[in-house]
Amino acid sequence: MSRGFPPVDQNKPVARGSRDDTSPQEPFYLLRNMTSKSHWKLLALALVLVVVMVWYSISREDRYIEFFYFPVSEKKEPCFQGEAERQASKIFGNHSREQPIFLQLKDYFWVKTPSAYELPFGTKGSEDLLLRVLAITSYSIPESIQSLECRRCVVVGNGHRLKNSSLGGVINKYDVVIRLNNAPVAGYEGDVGSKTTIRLFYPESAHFDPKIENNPDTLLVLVAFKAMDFHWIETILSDKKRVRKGFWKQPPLIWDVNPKQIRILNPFFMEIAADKLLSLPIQQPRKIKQKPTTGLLAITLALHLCDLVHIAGFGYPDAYNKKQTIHYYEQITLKSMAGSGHNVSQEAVAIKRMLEMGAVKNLTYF
Ligand SMILES: CC(=O)N[C@H]1[C@H]([C@H](O)[C@H](O)CO)O[C@](OP(=O)(O)OC[C@H]2O[C@@H](n3ccc(N)nc3=O)[C@H](O)[C@@H]2O)(C(=O)O)C[C@@H]1O
Ligand SMILES: CC(=O)N[C@@H]1[C@@H](O)[C@H](O[C@@H]2O[C@H](CO)[C@H](O)[C@H](O)[C@H]2O)[C@@H](CO)O[C@H]1O
Repeated sequence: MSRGFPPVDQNKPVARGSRDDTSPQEPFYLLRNMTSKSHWKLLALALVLVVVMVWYSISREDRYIEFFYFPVSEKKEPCFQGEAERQASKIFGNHSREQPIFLQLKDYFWVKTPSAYELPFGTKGSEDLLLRVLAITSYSIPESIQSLECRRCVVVGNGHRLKNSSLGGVINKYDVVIRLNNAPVAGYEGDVGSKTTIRLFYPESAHFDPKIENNPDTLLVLVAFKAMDFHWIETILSDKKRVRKGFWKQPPLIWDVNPKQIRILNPFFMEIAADKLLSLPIQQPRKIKQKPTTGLLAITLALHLCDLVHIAGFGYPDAYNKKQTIHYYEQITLKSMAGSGHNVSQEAVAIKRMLEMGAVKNLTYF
């Protein structure tokens, strides 16, 4: 018997096609032997691949590979005028486009339009304060946006998914870049870009040095949650006596901005984000506890201002990932959001829905 071949019972009946239907002398035996070896190799390779994928997805905050992501091309995406409007009408109804994006003095001066709700979903009870603020700020959409044939917008969330994304160049190519709160640009240009067309903020989230993190013509859009927020902007812009009480975090007392850059967001957008995206009750007990995040609000706004809406840096770690940092620029966890009145899992459902229907596209993963 030649070495290396297993013994074979010559008398044993062998069925055609069964495992034993070749003798060691046959070339097929060798082939199968090789095949089973390469089979194991393949299996080992697949195992290594799975381990690497799991490690990679965990290291990027998630427990599974995310799908709602589209590969970023260097070319500008084709833009179709009215496309976002068509999508928005499916989510928010047909009439939301008739609402002005920013509050206008004429609505509070000549024709006093009473709002049905108090802040943050309406302006009931804050009219006088607002009148003073609107008298010193502006409400127009800048000519640079107005004149665009098609408005390509990107909403940049503050999420950790932007870290090491190298998306800066891609983000800068959009006509309108919308940023949120005190999210920094300086030092993070490679990942988040340097252009800021619009920044949504409230007093507690205002960057202390707005000139560093914005462009000279950035629109600074105040999202008011309480009457004190109007009062704060008035004292800043008119250099009146500052009030320190009434904020959950000390806002800037000196804030070097041009009043022409300031806009006041129409609370209607907060209302429809709460109602149509999160199904939150609009009439909540006196102090509203539940509210959309500023990012979800910005997506809602973009769907009304733009023709094409892309998003980046959205998505929180799941609740088990207690140690995962949530921002691209600082080390804080989901714990910091306890008491904020946000339901991040409900928001994820709303964003997934918008991604699935093609109303928005994602530059990072979700
Ligand atoms: C402690 C606290 O109140 N944190 C809130 C902070 C904080 O006030 C500001 O950063 C200013 O310091 O602001 C919020 O949010 P924040 O400023 O963290 O993030 C802006 C928006 O980005 C989206 N985001 C962020 C992180 C992440 N991992 N995934 C995301 O999708 C969200 O849509 C988010 O709105 C806010 O205004 O919504 C919501 C946070 O709850
Ligand atoms: C009644 C009151 O001031 N509540 C504060 C919340 O508004 C605030 O949430 C924060 O309120 C902001 C508006 O001021 C934004 O909605 C932000 O997303 C949200 O996190 C939390 C922050 O930890 O502190 C409470 O005391």
